[in-house]
Amino acid sequence: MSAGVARQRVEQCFRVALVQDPIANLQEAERWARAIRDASALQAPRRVGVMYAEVRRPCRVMILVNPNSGRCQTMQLFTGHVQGMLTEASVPYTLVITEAKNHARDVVKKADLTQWDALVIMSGDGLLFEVINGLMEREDWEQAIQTPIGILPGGSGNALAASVHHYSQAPPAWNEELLLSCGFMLCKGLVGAMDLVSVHLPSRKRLFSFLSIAWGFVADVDIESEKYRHVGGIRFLMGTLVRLATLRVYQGRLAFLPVDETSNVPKGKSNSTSPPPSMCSSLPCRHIPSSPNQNSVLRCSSRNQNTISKSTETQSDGQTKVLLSDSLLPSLDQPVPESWTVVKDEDFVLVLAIYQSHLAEDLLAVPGAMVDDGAIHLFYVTAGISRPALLRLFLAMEKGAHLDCGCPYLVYEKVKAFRLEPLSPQGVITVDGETVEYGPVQAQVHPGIARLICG
Ligand SMILES: Nc1ncnc2c1ncn2[C@@H]1O[C@H](COP(=O)(O)OP(=O)(O)OP(=O)(O)O)[C@@H](O)[C@H]1O
Repeated sequence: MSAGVARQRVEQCFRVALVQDPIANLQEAERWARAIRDASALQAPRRVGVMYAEVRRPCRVMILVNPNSGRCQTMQLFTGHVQGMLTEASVPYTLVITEAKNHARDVVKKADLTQWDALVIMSGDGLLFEVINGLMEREDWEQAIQTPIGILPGGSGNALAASVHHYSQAPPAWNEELLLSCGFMLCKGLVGAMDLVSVHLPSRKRLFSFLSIAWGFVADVDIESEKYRHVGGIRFLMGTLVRLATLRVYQGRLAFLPVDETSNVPKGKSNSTSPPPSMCSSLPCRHIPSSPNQNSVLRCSSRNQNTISKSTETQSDGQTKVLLSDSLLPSLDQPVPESWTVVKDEDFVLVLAIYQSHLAEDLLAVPGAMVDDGAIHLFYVTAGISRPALLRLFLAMEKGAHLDCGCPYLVYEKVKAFRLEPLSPQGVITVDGETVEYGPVQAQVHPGIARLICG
């Protein structure tokens, strides 16, 4: 049986197993993991500058686990659900249990990445944020960020894990089912391109983000509900209800550079009726014949074939450093370019920039988003919305139907870059769910510069 056919059968079994009871699920997981091992004979050598659709097998995986994420059950989830799969699929791994904030960042900054075929994060989205920024802080960031990254949900939000599952077109899954789905993708080892967004903070510091930037209601709920983390994903609903009772309005300015769309969804309209995209179908893959003794190799490149724009900076020691250039962004103290759309000074309830489909396991913010669509999906809600209408929006978001509510206070734009200048003296801004300095921020998308293990 060919690897492709075996995988198709195995995936079918897995999909059936997903809707059955958990015990059957685990037995299925073991069965397909064995089948993957038997079917996966790909031993393709890595070639610089070529994006493969498959992690080399057998591959060496570093799995970073935050034992304190979510309900503090990450280690039990790993040993109960993931360990057996990896063993069955003959995926060698090294477990790194993080001890404190920034531990993972330091590990990946210092790691010899030639020793690893993939970095996998078993935690919430916060640990992945650290890993991505650790990679981008390295001298060799351009190669480092090409290391395939995997996600296994262990937190309370798990937005990226839910998004990756959504891109695979599988029926929605939560909790252990979502973990099994992500474990399955890890065993398969398919890799696609992933956009990152560079974020400029008031102090001129720059961060890299894979998920979202939020201000107002969403950021407040995210941070305030952290104290309910032990209840899992439902913390967001609890936080939403609490924050609704004390709804705040924030003054600010917003400006953005719209995506130049010729055939895409019209502005302000939902694309929730279109089927969720397959991440790998979004990649122009083709079989490349290799040497007679090797299996063919799937080569992929990002749909967004942007070349990375770079600049150099002379450091205090006289050394020149090559940096990723944010060519769309003026300095934060300069006005935005005339080509940008400026929203006149407004009273906002929330501003949310998101670049994955899910904001949390059960919040489908952008049903049609793709991991490498080269777009920031910018939402804002202006003042005047009633509390029940805002609650309705978030309840509709569970099914990705919020843009179909016809709410006149909700605006959606697909953009390449934006700037947010809060005028209210106090508030919270989050990047990938982590609080950052409060003040003017701006961001630009970098299409397909990272790589993600996907379905
Ligand atoms: N051993 C540890 N103890 C405490 N904090 C840790 C530890 N390891 C990592 N961290 C930090 O915990 C923070 C939160 O982690 P993470 O976001 O992964 O989980 P979470 O907040 O429970 O999940 P979610 O973001 O989905 O709600 C991260 O910023 C990370 O740096």
